[in-house]
Amino acid sequence: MTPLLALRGVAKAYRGDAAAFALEVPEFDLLAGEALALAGPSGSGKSTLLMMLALASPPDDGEYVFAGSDVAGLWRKGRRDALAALRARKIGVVPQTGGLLPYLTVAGNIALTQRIAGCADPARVLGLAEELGISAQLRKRPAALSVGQRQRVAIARALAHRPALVLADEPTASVHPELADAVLALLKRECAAAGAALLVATHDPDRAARAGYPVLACETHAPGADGLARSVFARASLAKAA
Ligand SMILES: Nc1ncnc2c1ncn2[C@@H]1O[C@H](COP(=O)(O)OP(=O)(O)OP(=O)(O)O)[C@@H](O)[C@H]1O
Repeated sequence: MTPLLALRGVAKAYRGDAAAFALEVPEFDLLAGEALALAGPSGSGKSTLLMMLALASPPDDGEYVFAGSDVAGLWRKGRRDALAALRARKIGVVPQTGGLLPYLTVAGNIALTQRIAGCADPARVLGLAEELGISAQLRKRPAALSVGQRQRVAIARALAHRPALVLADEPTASVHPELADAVLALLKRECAAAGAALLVATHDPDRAARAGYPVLACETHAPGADGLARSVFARASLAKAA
């Protein structure tokens, strides 16, 4: 089966005044509809990897194929228009703190990804709101919602345009610990129902495992002679795993 996304020999480094850091992804595949938690301590490069997968930042090196598109090639050719279109159609993002637009209603926030992707579908907005238990909130503004409700709106927004991939960076960071397990389980259930692959970055692998996620822990290496701290995210290719 062709993976939804496949990275080979991907590298990205930050070398500035601050502590230098390098992310390495020798190989990493994710199938359509698959869910996975990416675990690592603070500063281990989880957000850096998710930003690359969200097509928001380029790899320095290596190959990245997503949904049949040569993402690394598009970056090399400076095709930001094509990257933006791919992202709008195929990717949903659940940020740490919801990231809702305060001047839009809940319904408007959920429909935002559909507007950007050019695929308005009001029935899907209503359906997702019902699934996620926020139907009664649709006309309200985000400020009038609890943090847990806002996170459910963010999940609905990430799924409204039927993306192939949902990326969530510490989606439980701002919710009460009692709610965190529920948010992770809900995210997994909704992505499975929508047939979307899901990657969740977390510093809490036990919580992710409790919510039923397979967990990929990164390897971290202290700075070597070159002064670079390194993190490695590796997941055997499907061909080898089979
Ligand atoms: N734009 C940047 N410029 C320079 N260094 C950066 C930049 N973004 C991240 N870093 C550094 O890269 C490393 C990895 O950061 P990243 O945010 O990817 O880690 P993380 O695992 O997501 O951390 P956290 O769990 O705290 O969010 C850190 O050392 C960070 O300081």
